Formats: sequence, structure tokens, C-alpha cells
Amino acid sequence: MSPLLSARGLTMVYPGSATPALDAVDLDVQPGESVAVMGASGSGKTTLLHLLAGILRPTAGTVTLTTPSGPVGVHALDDAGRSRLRREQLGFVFQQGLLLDELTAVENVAVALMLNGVPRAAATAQAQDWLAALGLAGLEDRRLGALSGGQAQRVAIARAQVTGARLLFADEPTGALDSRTGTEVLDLLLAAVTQGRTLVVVTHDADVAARCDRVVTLRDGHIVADARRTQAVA
Ligand SMILES: Nc1ncnc2c1ncn2[C@@H]1O[C@H](COP(=O)(O)OP(=O)(O)OP(=O)(O)O)[C@@H](O)[C@H]1O
Repeated sequence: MSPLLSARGLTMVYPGSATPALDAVDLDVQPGESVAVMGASGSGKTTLLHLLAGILRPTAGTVTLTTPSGPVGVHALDDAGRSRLRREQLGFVFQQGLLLDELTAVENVAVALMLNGVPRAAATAQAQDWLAALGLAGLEDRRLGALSGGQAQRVAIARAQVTGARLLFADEPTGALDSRTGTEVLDLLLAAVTQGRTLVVVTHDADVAARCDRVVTLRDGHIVADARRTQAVA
């Protein structure tokens, strides 16, 4: 099977820094797998995620995403191209950043579709369906700022999937949650994988990593381990 995402020689040297945050990393992500990215603080996890997802452009190396219309060299796209690719092809579950406190739950999800040209009424209907599927029926019209952390992460998971994105990126999705709520949020992310999506998740949490198909470990900008589980744990 050809990879959904393929990085070669991926290198990032931040301006003003003498050492690379990421150093010639090769990584293939297969469709339908869940990949946890682990490593000590400062090892390059978020940098890798941001390069794979076209949030950052690498200093050197390539990132190739297989899309329905063919392979795309993410590294070679300009800012507008990467922004469009993220909007149309990728889903993000970050601790903060994409969701707006002053919008309601349903508006936060619908806006992802509206940015891709879907009319408001259709976008709202689809957003409501996703929120209901993720256990937020009845909370659609509540402002995001008035939701709990776990509820807000459910909104983020709805938003990440409503556009039909096949590849989801999550950065510490359970980091700010108590363990029970964290488990529920992880259950929902892994359910997306069961339904055919692909997940790359940066985490410090060994429990999260233990439930992913594969664990990639970074140290000082290098991949030092890449372990695949042979059997899924229910
Ligand atoms: N915008 C930036 N400018 C300069 N250096 C940066 C920037 N972002 C990250 N770095 C540096 O790059 C290295 C990798 O950082 P990164 O955030 O990718 O690590 P991480 O493994 O995600 O860490 P954490 O677990 O603490 O979030 C670190 O040395 C960090 O200080």
C-alpha cells in the first residue's frame, strides 16, 4: 500500500538556531493507522507535526501527501497553498488555537465547511449531525467558552472530521483533561481511525501511545524508535 503521507530528509532549523529541531527525518504514514509521536520535551515532536501538516515549511526535505487528485508536495506549496490544503484535506485537534470561544459549538464546526464554500444552512446541518454523533446533542448553541475542556475537545474532533479530512493531526489532545475525560476523547479519536481515517498524535501520555498502532519516538530531532503493535487492544 502506498503511504498516505511520506516525509524524506525532513529538516527544520529555526531562524537564529544553530542546531536543527528536526534533522533529516524519514517517515511514512500508512492510510488507516494511528501513529503516536513521543519523546522528551524539546525533542521535536510539535515541529514534526507542524511540518507534516504544512503549518511550517521545512528548511530541507520533502513531505508528500496522497490526495484524491494525486500526490501533493506539501513542502513546496506557498502559504496560501498550504492553508488551502489544511482546510480541505486535513483535520486538527489541538489544545487550543482553532476554536473560537465567542462562537457556539455548532458555529465552530460549521465554519470549517463554510471556509470551503459550503453554504451556511448545509454547513450547520452537517455540524449538528457531527456534534450529536460525538455526544454533544443539546449543547450545539452553547458558546465554546462555556463548555468544559472535554466538551471543547469533542467540538474540535467534530470540526476536524466534518470536512471529510482523511488525515487527522492531534497535539496533546488529552493533555489538559482529567484521565477519564482524556480516555473518552481518545476513544473518539480512535473511533475515527476505525472508521477509516488516519491519525498522527503528539503525546507525552504513555496510555495514549499504548492504544495507537505505532509509536514513533524522537530524541534531539531524530527518530530513535519506531514500534508497531502487532495486535490491537480493545
Ligand atoms: N518557533 C521556534 N523558534 C525557535 N526554536 C523553536 C521554535 N519552536 C521550537 N523550537 C525549538 O525546537 C526544538 C524542538 O521543539 P518542539 O516544540 O518541536 O519540541 P517538542 O518535542 O514538541 O517539545 P514539548 O514536548 O515541550 O512540546 C526545541 O529546542 C525548541 O526550543
